[in-house]
Amino acid sequence: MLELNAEPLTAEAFAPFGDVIDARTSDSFPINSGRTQRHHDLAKVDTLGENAHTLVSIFVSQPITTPLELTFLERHPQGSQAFMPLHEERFIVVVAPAGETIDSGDVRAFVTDGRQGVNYGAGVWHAIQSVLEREGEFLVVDRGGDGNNCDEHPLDLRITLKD
Ligand SMILES: NC(=O)N[C@@H](O)C(=O)O
Ligand code: NI
Repeated sequence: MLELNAEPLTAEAFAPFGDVIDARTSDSFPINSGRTQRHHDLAKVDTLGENAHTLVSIFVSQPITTPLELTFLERHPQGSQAFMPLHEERFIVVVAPAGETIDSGDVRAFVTDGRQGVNYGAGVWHAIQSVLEREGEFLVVDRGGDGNNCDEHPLDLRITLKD
């Protein structure tokens, strides 16, 4: 069993795995006669393979408790996957670099602060949606199309949250 303590999510620490989506730290410019700030192009959306297209969905997730015990990580080889909380929900993020196998020394665990979303790069191993404290609603942008887009890799993990 691999035990990890979830660390606060930062764009720098998450960079090898994808993008952190956060209006507080992103560049923006005024539009709509200055009434709106556009926080522009915050995540790299990839949709690969036959008949690939972008899906916009809403996930309503039941909360998990910590320590969070996992038995696998998953990946989407044909596309990225972004999760943005709609009501400042905090969630646990567990990732490992893209590749055919997972080296347990490369696994990282993070906790978001409610204002952050994540975009997993295509092929990046990650835990399934794991919202904390209450039922969560997330806008999800990922890939639709032909062929398999979800692989699982067995891995026994225990994720703790030291506040
Ligand atoms: N299966 C699905 O759509 N969701 C997972 O990919 C996940 O990362 O939660
Ligand atoms: Ni996923």
